[in-house]
Amino acid sequence: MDLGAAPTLGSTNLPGTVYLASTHPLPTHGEPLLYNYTQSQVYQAVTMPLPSTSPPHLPPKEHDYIIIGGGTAGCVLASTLASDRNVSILLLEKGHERDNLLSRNPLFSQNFELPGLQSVCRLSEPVLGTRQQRAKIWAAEAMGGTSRINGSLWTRGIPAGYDFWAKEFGLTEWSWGKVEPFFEMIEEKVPRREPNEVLEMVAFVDKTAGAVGLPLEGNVNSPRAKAQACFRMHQTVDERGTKASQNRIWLDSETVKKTPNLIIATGYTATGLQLNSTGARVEGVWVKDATGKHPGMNLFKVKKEIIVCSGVVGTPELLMKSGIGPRDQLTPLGIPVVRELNHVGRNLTDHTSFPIMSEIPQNHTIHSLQNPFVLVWQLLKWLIWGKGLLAASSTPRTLFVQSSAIDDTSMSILTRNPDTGQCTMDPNDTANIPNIEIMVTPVNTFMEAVIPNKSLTSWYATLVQPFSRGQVQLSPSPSGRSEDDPVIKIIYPMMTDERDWAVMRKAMRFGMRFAEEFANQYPHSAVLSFAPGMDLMYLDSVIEAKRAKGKTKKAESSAGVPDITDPHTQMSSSSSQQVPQGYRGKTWQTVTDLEIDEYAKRVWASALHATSTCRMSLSPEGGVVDQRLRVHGIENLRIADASVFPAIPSAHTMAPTVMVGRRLGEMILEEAGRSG
Ligand SMILES: Cc1cc2nc3c(=O)[nH]c(=O)nc-3n(C[C@H](O)[C@H](O)[C@H](O)COP(=O)(O)OP(=O)(O)OC[C@H]3O[C@@H](n4cnc5c(N)ncnc54)[C@H](O)[C@@H]3O)c2cc1C
Repeated sequence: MDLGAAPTLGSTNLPGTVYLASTHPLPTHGEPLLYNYTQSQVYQAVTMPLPSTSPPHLPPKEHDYIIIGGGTAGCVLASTLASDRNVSILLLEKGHERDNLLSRNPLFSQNFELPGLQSVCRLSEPVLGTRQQRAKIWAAEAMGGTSRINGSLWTRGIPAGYDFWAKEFGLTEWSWGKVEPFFEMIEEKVPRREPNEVLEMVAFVDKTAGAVGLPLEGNVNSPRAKAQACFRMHQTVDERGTKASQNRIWLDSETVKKTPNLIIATGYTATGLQLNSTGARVEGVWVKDATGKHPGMNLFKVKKEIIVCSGVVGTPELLMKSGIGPRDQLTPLGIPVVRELNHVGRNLTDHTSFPIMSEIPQNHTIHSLQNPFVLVWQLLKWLIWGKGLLAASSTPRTLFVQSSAIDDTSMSILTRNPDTGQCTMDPNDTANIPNIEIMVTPVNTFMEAVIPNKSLTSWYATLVQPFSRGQVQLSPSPSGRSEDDPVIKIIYPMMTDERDWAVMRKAMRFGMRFAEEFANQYPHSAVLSFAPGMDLMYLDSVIEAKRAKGKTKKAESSAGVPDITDPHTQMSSSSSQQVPQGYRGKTWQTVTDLEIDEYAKRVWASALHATSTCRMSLSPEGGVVDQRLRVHGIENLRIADASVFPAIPSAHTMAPTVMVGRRLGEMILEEAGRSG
């Protein structure tokens, strides 16, 4: 999310780390959270010494369990397994802890392009049907993984979403009734703060929602909340205003020091799994120093199980490099096929977003931080009291909507489905699973351009049940040398299915209608400035300006980009295509499908919720892992991360991923208890 001139704060980065950890009793209800709320942010920053050592100092010991990836799911899984003091666990993580003021701040940490956040961006292959754009797939390679840089939004998704997994795929172990207790369990520990409502515009969003037929739901995670509503978002921010990334929740330094059966090794990359001769059992994992400073690889052997938690790209990558995957990809790369599993890397699904933006007064948006006085004041508020604009994520509200319940003629919500007569609000009915989300984010969300001198609020229209599917593939190194490692190729699932275009058009019209209604409710100016129907020459010029800036590193002059809300640049007719024009004043009623499509092709972006590249299925013909998250055909190899979802949830993906990690931890403990 682009906040314009985001400041660089001090950092307390620490070198590569191996933590010797101690017993981590799982919390019981009502236990105090980990943080000491009397400490200021600055005090916390200088009092977080972590025991550390760098590769290659990890002793070559055999462990009961090895977890590969200390990310969102890996942290909770390690914490759960370590509660059994009789087992030894090695957690291998490519990145580091490197906690600093930026990573602890809820707002700055989600500005993932800032340095010091250990974020990585992978580019997809050019996306067909667009103008050869590539999707940017961001993640963090760090303890806590992508929860370190995410928007801190905590959403379980409605019960019907999980019942859909059970009904559609036969995965009855993952129905709502089966997963709800695990959400309850983890939420005893995960701090969830109410959203920041300091910005005046938020109250008018609630009014606008009412005007288009959406109730306001105070608890986005209540199983009784309506399926379609305007939701107050829960954020994983603690009472001190500190971002509660998953490593801080489950594996904070104090707890880790007291857990001797858990070894956390950071700065280590897993490069391949060692399987036995039949390919039915995994014996260990090959690791190397992530920086390459210490060449060579070590094999870490496992007694019981290996659990891969390397994320939606890292997990299929590791499997395929170990010979587990589609034969037609592995054989040409010279990788011997140990276990043929065609679905490794397939079914890549993501929420794709299309920003619509209105211009509102700067002090009602996060752009107010561009004023240095406001920034300093807000920084002090956060540092001292843990409050203010910097103490929350950027999205205070979101609208979840099912497109079939949007009335075409009024663009408002129907409480009865016009075809079936069924209630559209019941959260237990799979027909009501939302397929559209409009995130209300009071800042510019168009990553491809900084819009000069504009303070914008976004209606971030997002497809949350897309039909399009992509793939994570292994392909030969671009060097062409056969001795070089193969590389990952991402085929992004951008609108390859016609049904997604129809839903997207409806989402855009609904977003425009919402923006128009907001302008009616709001006592200040709220001009729709960035939306379908706008002059594409203008749009192209701002995109080009950002690209040129990236190339030359020279500041772009705002003179090169016209003021889109200046009435002189407003175009009343399409007569002039020579001079870039501003927004053309189209409404949801007058905008054409073609205009929506052309706009969408330029502004689309990944909402960064990719899933399902090693999806769960009853048989190896349909996926990669079974209901107990065991890789089909390999008795002691499991996966726990966002890659195992059988289908993408209509929710932000962190909470479901944590649920998967916790649930697998409990399953393994339960199985060990039964057998031991
Ligand atoms: C910018 C951004 C904002 C987001 N905002 C939200 C939000 O507000 N709410 C929400 O619910 N979701 C959000 N998401 C999505 C959510 O954060 C992810 O779906 C979730 O964190 C994924 O968790 P994971 O465990 O699958 O992977 P990760 O958390 O990415 O963990 C994978 C870990 O494995 C490690 N690893 C990978 N390969 C190897 C290897 N070979 N050896 C050793 N280690 C390895 C990585 O370093 C990483 O630490 C956001 C995502 C992004 C990128």
